[in-house]
Amino acid sequence: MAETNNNVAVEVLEKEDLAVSLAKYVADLSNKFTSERGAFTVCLSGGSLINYLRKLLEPPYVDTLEWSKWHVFWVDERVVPKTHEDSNYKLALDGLLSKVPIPPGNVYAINDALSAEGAANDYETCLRHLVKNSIIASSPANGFPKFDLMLLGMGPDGHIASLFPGHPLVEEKQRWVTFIKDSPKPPPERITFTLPVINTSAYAALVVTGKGKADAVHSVLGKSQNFAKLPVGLVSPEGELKWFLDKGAASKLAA
Ligand SMILES: O=C1O[C@H](COP(=O)(O)O)[C@@H](O)[C@H](O)[C@H]1O
Repeated sequence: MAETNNNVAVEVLEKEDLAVSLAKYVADLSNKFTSERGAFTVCLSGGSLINYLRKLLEPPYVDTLEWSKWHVFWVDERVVPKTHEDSNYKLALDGLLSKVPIPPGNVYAINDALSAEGAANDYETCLRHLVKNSIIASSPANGFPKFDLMLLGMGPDGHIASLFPGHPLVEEKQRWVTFIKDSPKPPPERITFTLPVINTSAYAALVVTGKGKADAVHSVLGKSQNFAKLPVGLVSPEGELKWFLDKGAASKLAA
């Protein structure tokens, strides 16, 4: 099932087909941005997303994408060593990045020697430098970095990145990168992009699977009045938003 409305597209697929469709979507955007601007800035989340990117490691994509022009960032990261099982960097390195020829200098991990606050400040400084050098585009409308693609997951509570329902960080309007020391989902210390950065992106994809997420999906796409309470309901990129759902996550939406 596929629907498109006001720059929001929703695709509901079996899990295997979802991985196929997601790989084509990412590959098409990689081709578009590498030919248009000579770089592709893509932001990864942690969690289940990485496994759904696995088809990028297969032909034709693995051999044809311009991996050397990719610049990889994290929408959010746990403040743990890069070798720790909870690290979103390690998850992506093991599942994707170590298997494709992206130059190591184009992979922007957090500085894991710093505190949460220090790591957030350091990451924001890095982004500002890359905007200045035009590696990352910038929005003429608000001056925020305009990433080519944000790849987002969603927790069963409707959190995206490390922006949790009811947490004051959801309201942050000035910072590009901020930190949390009391995340309701472990580990407690994380850094995260703010909503204005997420919403300035050219393209954003929400990759959401499993029945446990059906209520949160319904509260946003089922057009109930509760969506504004969930961070995921506030995702509204300058460009296009596409939801990739499996049948479990879509199970409470009308057929
Ligand atoms: O803690 C996190 O959770 C979300 C959702 O993860 P999932 O495993 O339920 O898909 C993830 O998007 C975020 O990056 C991560 O830090």
